[in-house]
Amino acid sequence: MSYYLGLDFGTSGARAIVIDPGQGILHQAQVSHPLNISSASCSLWQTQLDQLLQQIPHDLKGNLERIAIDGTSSTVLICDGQGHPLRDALLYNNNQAGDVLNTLKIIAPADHVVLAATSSLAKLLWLQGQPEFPAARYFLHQADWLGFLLHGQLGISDYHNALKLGYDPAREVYPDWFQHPVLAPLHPFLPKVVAPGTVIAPISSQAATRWQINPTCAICAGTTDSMGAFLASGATALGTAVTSLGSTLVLKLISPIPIQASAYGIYSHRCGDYWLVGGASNCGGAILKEFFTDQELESLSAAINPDIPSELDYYPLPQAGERFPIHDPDLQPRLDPKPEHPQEFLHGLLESLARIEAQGYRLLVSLGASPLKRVYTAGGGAKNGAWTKIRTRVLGVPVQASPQTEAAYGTALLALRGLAAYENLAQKLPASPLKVLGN
Ligand SMILES: Nc1ncnc2c1ncn2[C@@H]1O[C@H](COP(=O)(O)OP(=O)(O)O)[C@@H](O)[C@H]1O
Ligand SMILES: O=C(CO)[C@H](O)[C@H](O)COP(=O)(O)O
Repeated sequence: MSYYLGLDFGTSGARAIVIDPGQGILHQAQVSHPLNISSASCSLWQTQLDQLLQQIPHDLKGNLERIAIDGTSSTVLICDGQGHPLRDALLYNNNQAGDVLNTLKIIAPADHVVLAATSSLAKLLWLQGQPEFPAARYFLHQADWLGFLLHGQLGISDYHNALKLGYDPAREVYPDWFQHPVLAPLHPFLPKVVAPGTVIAPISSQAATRWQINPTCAICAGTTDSMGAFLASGATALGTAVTSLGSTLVLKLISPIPIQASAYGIYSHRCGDYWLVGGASNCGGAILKEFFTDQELESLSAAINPDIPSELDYYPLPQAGERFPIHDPDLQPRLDPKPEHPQEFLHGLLESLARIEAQGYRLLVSLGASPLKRVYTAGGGAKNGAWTKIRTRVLGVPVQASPQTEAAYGTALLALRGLAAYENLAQKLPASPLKVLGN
């Protein structure tokens, strides 16, 4: 029997899921980020990869056919010619690159996804000015680098991770505006991009020996964590959406056309012949974790009456700065007034997050995405029944947990069948470049 491994490197930890050809789960494991180590540390990811691979039973590892990895979107690093990182990675929400935005605005089309301080392209431009850059040979996303640890190839990415680097997934090229003289020196650092799930190379002999993995196991191009969560849902119908309630709140709505509106942090991922229109809010489970333990979340949520709307109106950011549906790097958290009773406070937070989610979907639809018909939920918040009921009331459409809520499962499916479930559909990709909306 052949088996397929999906590895998910999310915001709060890493997970592994092994499936069989019938998509049944045979093994799953997870490791959390230790609180005292930065989650931007490549050596932390390497240790977690090691821990996850060590934990897979030998009979499964010996028969792995393919492996795929997802990482947080726009988490990037520079490394030397041997793949050694030259500094800590820049995490998905790092907006240090804000200073290069004015330059990028002159180069990239209005409303392009790269026009955010957190985009991979902004980060690459910013890194170019850092003291470590002269030693850099490759610019990689988290998933690309973790893949390298298994197959030994540098300079390869997938069109999900490369979207915020500016790659055009419709035409499968870097767009013409990359010829601008400011970007020309960066060309040697741009990864070659393939479709997620494409086989890149067999596992290296060192990696196969070290972890006792089948030496002919193929390592595939990966994806982003929230695309992994989308793939896990199995959703394929237009108007179906997947909300990832992890540390952040990520919306993806299946649509026939791509939409970009950087003024609101909206972008579109290609998924075979579909487009997933959406955005990622910095609000989400991270703020819940600041105030409540997982046990408190469960017990207090169970006591909430989800049919009664909370009047509390928060914008629960963990720190200043929002990406979507409001794009404002300086937006401040709003967490007042804080009621005395924790259950009431949690109700207000869940209700406010549901309102932000609804605002997000309304915005996507108003800009031309498919009308919202149904929402699947992935991530740690998917198991919260009270929140699901609140969200159903606020969103006005059926909301349910995805059949599989783990991004690692979606990434294992990617290893099993690539994007085949999303290809050769009735609606074909528009031949033209991405639709760009004016302000
Ligand atoms: N019962 C619950 N209700 C709501 N949120 C929860 C619950 N349990 C865990 N969470 C949230 O889920 C988040 C973790 O989800 P996960 O999908 O593992 O995150 P990530 O992929 O971002 O690492 C935490 O931030 C936590 O607050
Ligand atoms: O917030 C995130 C971190 O977990 C998401 O990874 C992310 O920003 C969503 O991006 P994408 O749609 O490109 O996967």
